[in-house]
Amino acid sequence: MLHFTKMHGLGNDFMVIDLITQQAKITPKLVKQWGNRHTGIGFDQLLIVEPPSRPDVDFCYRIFNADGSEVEQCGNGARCFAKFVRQKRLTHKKNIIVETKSGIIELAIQPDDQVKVNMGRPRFVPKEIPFISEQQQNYYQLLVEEQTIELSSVSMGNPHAVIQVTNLKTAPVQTLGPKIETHPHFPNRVNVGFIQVIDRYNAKLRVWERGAGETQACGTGACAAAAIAIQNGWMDSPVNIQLPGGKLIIEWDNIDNPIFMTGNAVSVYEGKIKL
Ligand SMILES: N[C@H](CCC[C@H](N)C(=O)O)C(=O)O
Repeated sequence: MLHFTKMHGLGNDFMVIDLITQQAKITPKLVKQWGNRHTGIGFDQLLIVEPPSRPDVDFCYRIFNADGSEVEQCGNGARCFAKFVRQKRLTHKKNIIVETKSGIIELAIQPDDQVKVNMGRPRFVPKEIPFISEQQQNYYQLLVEEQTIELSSVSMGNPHAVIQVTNLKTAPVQTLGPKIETHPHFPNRVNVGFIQVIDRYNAKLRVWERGAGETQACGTGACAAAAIAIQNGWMDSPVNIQLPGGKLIIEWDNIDNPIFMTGNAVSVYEGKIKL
């Protein structure tokens, strides 16, 4: 039997597995099977805790979307990761250094029990996203089935496209989201954020996630939207991002600095499943 914990960050939900004290071979097929909300456990992403591969980090952190794809980064998952490794007594540290497919992130448990994550620096260079474009621009015009969509794009380790809308309630998240997710100009597919700027410090956001569909919240999506909003002059740091599942605070006070994301993380139940 494999033990796991069901967790969420603002309704973005996860199956979290400790592969330090347990052994299992997690395949994309198993991830899809467990991710099914009717016949499996059901989650947006599966998070794996592994031993560090280098002396200067505490853990290795792997992320799989519900469609079985392994990805580079997950912001809401990072906050749950921090809570999980402490609850499981895998560390007593309050500042935890974690290695992901896209590099090192730092997780800090705050006095109010929220988690503040150093998400690293946003990357706007098209080939680092990756996004196929002649040159780096603040705004790109993308032809999507005879429609020209204006969007911005950035990597938080994983790829993001961000579209500014005037009314989030009527934004075409469910129709346009999947078309942009699989657009050929995003060779690794892409997460698609729809942002409604309220004022210089507040915005609302919905995200169609690569490999998971629209989620209640997306941590890297909030960082991506805030980075683009600041870069494009729409907003100033610190940015309050209100997602359907709750609020994240994103700080990016200088373009040479990393982005910090602060929010909560909740354990829902413990479970075990036959391997
Ligand atoms: N769907 C994302 C991974 C999960 C990101 C999201 N859940 C977050 O909190 O950052 C991707 O394919 O890059």
